[in-house]
Amino acid sequence: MSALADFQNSLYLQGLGDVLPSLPTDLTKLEGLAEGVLSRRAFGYVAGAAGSEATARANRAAFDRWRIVPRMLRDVAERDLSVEVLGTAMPAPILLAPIGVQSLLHPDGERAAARAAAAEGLTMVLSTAASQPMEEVAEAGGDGAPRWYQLYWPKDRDLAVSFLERARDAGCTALVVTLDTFTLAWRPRDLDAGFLPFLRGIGVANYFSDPVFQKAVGGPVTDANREAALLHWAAGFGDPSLTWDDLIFLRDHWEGPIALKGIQHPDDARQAVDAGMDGVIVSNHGGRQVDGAVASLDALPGVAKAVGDQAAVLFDSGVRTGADIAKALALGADAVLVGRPYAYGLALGGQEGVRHVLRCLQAELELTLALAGLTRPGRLSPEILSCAPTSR
Ligand SMILES: Cc1cc2nc3c(=O)[nH]c(=O)nc-3n(C[C@H](O)[C@H](O)[C@H](O)COP(=O)(O)O)c2cc1C
Ligand SMILES: CC(C)CC(=O)C(=O)O
Repeated sequence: MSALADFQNSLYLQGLGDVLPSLPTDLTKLEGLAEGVLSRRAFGYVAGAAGSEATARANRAAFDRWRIVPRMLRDVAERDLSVEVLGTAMPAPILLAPIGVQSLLHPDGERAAARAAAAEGLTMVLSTAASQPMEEVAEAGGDGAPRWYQLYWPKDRDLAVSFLERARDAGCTALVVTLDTFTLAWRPRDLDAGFLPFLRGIGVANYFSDPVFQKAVGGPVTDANREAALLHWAAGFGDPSLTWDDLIFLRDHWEGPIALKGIQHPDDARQAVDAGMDGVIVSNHGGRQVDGAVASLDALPGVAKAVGDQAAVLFDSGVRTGADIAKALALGADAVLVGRPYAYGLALGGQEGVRHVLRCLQAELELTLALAGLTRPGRLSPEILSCAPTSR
């Protein structure tokens, strides 16, 4: 692989050792391989989406409708993928999306993903629904590793404050607030299998380890009060009564930058800016919440236009390749979050599996930019894209 990497002249493969020879470098193949190593229920939970899964398919189809139009003779000898987003320096515009319940995929869970992210210097967004407490995930990543915290805003405000304080103490520098999932959507794969990881106690570690949560359930969670603790968790997981006016609460309890995740409408993006938010994440949760919702990539240009340079614009849902990342950046994203691909990498190879995914994405993005005539992510604009003919 090293000779090949030299030939490809990718800064991200050279000197970094081989990508995992046991895993494909075409990351679209990971899902099929992960299906082979996960239980039917676990795979269904991760790969599945809401309803007929039309939005999950639309997320991918939207990428396919755009084609890159490479430009020649543009001196691309010096390349640099680095960006700064919400005060965090990143070697490439790629973050690990918040994904809960990672012990469902691999016994090392979130800790393995944190180590892989740290090894690449990429930012991991720690999920409230993680299967390991945030302090342990942060410790696995190490002191200097960039990390953000994703909040599922619970009904209990004291619990929310406790999460935010713990996240700050664990070294998270920015806050991502997920707005699209105050409750789980209609997800037929899970409904038909009668399965949710949380019912098995996976995904509640941050709650069960929290002093405010423990106080509410009458003490530390043991076998004796476990059932009651799970019911308490489910009843207070999300707050459907939240409105834009509630955002002030976040500002009062979080000093760093805040980004709202799940924004799809330009007017919501404008409201986020008006409310003093530092960023928006254009996302439909990987098609897992509103079946029939607009493809995330189709929502991106409108949101990016509405936000202008008043806030950071991040993007997720459907990113599978370096070329996908280039398209999202061209359509207005400052950086992308990758979800299922690294979850599948974790299932297939633990920490090294995640690192493989991150390394392939960086290398492919860098090569795509260079071969399209660009040296930096910031140079990407819609002019580099054309709409694919409909009869492909
Ligand atoms: C198994 C799984 C668990 C997830 N858990 C969370 C979570 O805890 N918090 C959150 O904000 N988003 C969560 N998401 C959504 C991701 O952050 C992201 O929006 C989505 O995966 C992007 O789509 P992609 O998987 O197509 O890349 C989860 C997604 C999956 C597949
Ligand atoms: C609802 C969460 C607890 C997990 C999640 O975000 C997801 O399954 O998509």
